[in-house]
Amino acid sequence: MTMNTILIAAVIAGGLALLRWLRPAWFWLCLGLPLAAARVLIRYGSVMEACGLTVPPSRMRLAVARATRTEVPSSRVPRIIRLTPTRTGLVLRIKMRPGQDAFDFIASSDRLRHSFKMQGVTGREVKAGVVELRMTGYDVLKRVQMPAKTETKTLRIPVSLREDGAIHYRDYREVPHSLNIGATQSGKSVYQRRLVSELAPQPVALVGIDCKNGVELAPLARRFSALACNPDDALGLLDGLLDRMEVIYEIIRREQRISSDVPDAEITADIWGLPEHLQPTPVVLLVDEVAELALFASKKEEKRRDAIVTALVRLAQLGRAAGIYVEICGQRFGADLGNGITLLRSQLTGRVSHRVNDEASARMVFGDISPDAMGATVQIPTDRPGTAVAAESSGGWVLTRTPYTTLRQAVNTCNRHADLTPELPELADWRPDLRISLVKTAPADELMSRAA
Ligand SMILES: Nc1ncnc2c1ncn2[C@@H]1O[C@H](COP(=O)(O)OP(=O)(O)OP(=O)(O)O)[C@@H](O)[C@H]1O
Repeated sequence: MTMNTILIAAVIAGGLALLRWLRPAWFWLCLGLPLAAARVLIRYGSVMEACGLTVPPSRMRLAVARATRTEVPSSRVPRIIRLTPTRTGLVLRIKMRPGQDAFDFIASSDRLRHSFKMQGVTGREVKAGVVELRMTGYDVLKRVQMPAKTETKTLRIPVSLREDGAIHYRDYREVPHSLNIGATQSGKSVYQRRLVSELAPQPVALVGIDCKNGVELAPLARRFSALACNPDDALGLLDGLLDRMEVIYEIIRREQRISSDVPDAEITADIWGLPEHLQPTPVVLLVDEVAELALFASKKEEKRRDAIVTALVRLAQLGRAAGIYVEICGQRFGADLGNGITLLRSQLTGRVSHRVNDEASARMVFGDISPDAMGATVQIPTDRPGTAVAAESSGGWVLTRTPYTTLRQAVNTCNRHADLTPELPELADWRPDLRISLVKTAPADELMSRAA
């Protein structure tokens, strides 16, 4: 080999390594995909056999072999129905042999991952007798890039990327209320920013309660119909939302006009069945740092706290039909926050948990759903903020990561869509004040010494 050849080979290898590091998605599409597809197809039979995913030959074939004195037939390998390449990996559909179960494949996913040299393998049953293995070719959660094409519609937004490369949607009509918890610096606020940025272009009213004095939501105020930055305002705002809910129930009741000769299809029990001109704007209520609403230091504050928790429980129980959806965010959300919290939690079907530091916190989100999910939540590494375990509507759970959205990007999105902000008359008193304070802020230490 000449020196030139060695040099060219070294440059190509270096270039590929750089491409793999900088643009893993491009590297996958250019080189990884054809190699991986060939590897899966060539090794398929032997891998299935090595992973114990074959079944013995049928009695008929054994009998024929005995009768004809031919060689004993080998074990039967499940048949490949389809191998589909995707932006992030491969999807393998397999027709299972009699006696096999999707669980056999799901339990072998780690062995399959190693055998096919893929980053991750997850399995699910598609229909009776058919299992789908989704394989990722590289670590898609390392640098999250959402696909350009998404199936977004009103109140169904792409919020994060799943570890199998698919999009995780937050669908408010399917799962009306949700809980999002995580330790400090785990990525809750970025997740919330993403929700706001995706909802901003839609015909939806955003209402916020941010007891961190509004530091997270106030910059996004131009797209918010109402905002409360302390527990007193929060109570007033929640009462306003309850009033709105009552009015909407009245409208639905009036429109039902039930009599024995009205066909079923014309009777509605929520806002989505109302004629378009009567349909109220759906409201998404975002509550940041919920524990601040549940804590109290005096008798007066305890009364306020009870009223707030009761209002939240009522909204979570009855809000869906009136088009009011609740998204609660906090570091912990358990019985230690007092009466009514577990009742409220039981109404929050959607569960997302960013990294938490102890199993007790993980149990507050997934204790009643899946012990595996609890373990996965505690194991999220600290150098991967934004990674979360999310419950699926089908009952399982999945590891996801939100694309990083800066506060500046979220503010720009909200400002761009400020004209879509609906006026909610019941919440007029909590409409954010958009006037900019031009008073020069004194240094923090000076302010504190003045206060002392
Ligand atoms: N999806 C993400 N991708 C990359 N980095 C992220 C992501 N989400 C969060 N981070 C990083 O983690 C930091 C903390 O995120 P964030 O403020 O959302 O955490 P938090 O859980 O709200 O913390 P706290 O409870 O203390 O407010 C961010 O400043 C950002 O640098």
